[in-house]
Amino acid sequence: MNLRLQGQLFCTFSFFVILVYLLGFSLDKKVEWLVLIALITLLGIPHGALDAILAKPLYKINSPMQWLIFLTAYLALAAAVVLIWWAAPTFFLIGFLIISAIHFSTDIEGHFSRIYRFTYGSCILVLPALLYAPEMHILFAFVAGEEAANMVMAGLRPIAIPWLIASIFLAVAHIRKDRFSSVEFLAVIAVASFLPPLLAFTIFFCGMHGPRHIMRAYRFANLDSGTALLKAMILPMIFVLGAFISAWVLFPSTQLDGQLIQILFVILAALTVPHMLVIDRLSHASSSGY
Ligand SMILES: CC1=C(/C=C/C(C)=C/C=C/C(C)=C/C=O)C(C)(C)CCC1
Ligand SMILES: [Fe+2]
Repeated sequence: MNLRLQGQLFCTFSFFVILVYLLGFSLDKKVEWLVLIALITLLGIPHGALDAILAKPLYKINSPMQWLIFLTAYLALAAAVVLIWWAAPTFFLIGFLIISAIHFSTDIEGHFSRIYRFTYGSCILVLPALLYAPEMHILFAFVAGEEAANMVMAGLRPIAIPWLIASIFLAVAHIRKDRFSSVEFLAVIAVASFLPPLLAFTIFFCGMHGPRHIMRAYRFANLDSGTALLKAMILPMIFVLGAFISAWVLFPSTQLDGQLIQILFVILAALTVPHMLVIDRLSHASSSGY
């Protein structure tokens, strides 16, 4: 499969889900959230599990000692993010959204300006504030507390409409240059505008960001089979699942969905910082295909 086909599948699936949703099909909110949390954990997070095989050629890791240094640095960065979440949740949430938008902007194939990429990468984080501000507020409050949620929503609400207009404008303006990217951009805009925040994020993360990253990593690391890919991913995945379950057992809460959403996104944010550094280095390595 190539990236273009994956993009087309993503667009088709997105429009299908939007249609089903607009026709009135919906689950109980709590059930919906639990299903989406499971999907993000099982289908989305694993793309980060490839960081180890990407890092090997990038940082020229050859000995066990070098692996130990890489792993320690990776986990120390992740731990630092958890500390920031604990000490300064508002700063954490704003920082998480900004670096995520930058990270997602690498999904687009081809040469586009930074503004185009950043607008694309931020759509999924900004546009749900158009129709789903109250739900977004609840989710942010689960992750980083009421005060952080208030601040972030106060920032997102007024920019949502201009953001939508700018996004549509940029997508349409580039249609001649690359119609595949433009249609993908429009699909992300539609998903982010019409669907509730967590559903929109899940479709984007599991249908666009994760698969695209896995396919590029597969190419870059010269893996020759699906088995080699799974082998490379299994250990880090067990580790993340272990961290998730430990956090869940160690910090009991009466509100299952809120607690799971908090653990999921704090772990995601923590892993995103070292993950981004690996991907950023990769995108600067010539001929990496990123
Ligand atoms: C917290 C939260 C959101 C933001 C999620 C982010 C910012 C995820 C970033 C993930 C990354 C960067 C993964 C890397 O591969 C939403 C979906 C807007 C609304 C619901 C609550
Ligand atoms: Fe990623």
